Amino acid sequence: MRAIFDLDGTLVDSALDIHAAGNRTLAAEGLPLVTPDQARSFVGRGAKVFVDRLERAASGTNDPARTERMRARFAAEYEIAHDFSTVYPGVETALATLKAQGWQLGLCTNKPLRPALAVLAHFGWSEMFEVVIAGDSLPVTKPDPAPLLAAMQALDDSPLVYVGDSEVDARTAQAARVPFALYTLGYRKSPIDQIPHAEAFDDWSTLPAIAHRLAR
Ligand SMILES: O=C(O)COP(=O)(O)O
Ligand SMILES: [Mg+2]
Repeated sequence: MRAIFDLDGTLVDSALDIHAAGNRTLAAEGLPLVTPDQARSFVGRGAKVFVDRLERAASGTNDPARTERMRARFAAEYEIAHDFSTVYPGVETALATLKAQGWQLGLCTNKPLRPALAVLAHFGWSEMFEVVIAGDSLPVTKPDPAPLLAAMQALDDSPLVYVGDSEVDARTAQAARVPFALYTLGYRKSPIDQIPHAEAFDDWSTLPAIAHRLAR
């Protein structure tokens, strides 16, 4: 059995670190800072889109030379930003339970690979996932199904479920024809009933049973 997970807003609440890295990037350009809620609403389509949205919110526009500088700056800040990130309650037990039951675990995130691996190392999870497909692993990102399909193909062929927190994850799973479990306490922007999902959950202790029900 295969369970593939999104990272930000699903396993780890990283919005405050993304916010801090974003504001350090804005400050370096002398731009006004954004609130944590604004920063959280920019997460989901990867670092490039995050910086585009950040710059537009702070300055009203994207200036190509400045955007390039901000992307480079944000990438450096992002990789070392762990101080405020927390694992959602029950995640570690749920992952350990699935692993003990013989599930293969994978990660499919729009976060770029370097910060994604840095977060995994920070939480002692470097060996947790048999495959990590990140936002810059392929030329396309979620909601294109290719990253999820690549994660699936790196694992043995067996029943599968994808677990994520966002509209982007739901569309990715639909496009890849994979059953989707929606974690409702992450960074979604729409009401739960407007996000296509096979099951929704707000308590990670329920995830192993959900994964068993959904995997196909
Ligand atoms: O970094 C992002 O924009 C989103 O990351 P996620 O795909 O792990 O939610
Ligand atoms: Mg997410």
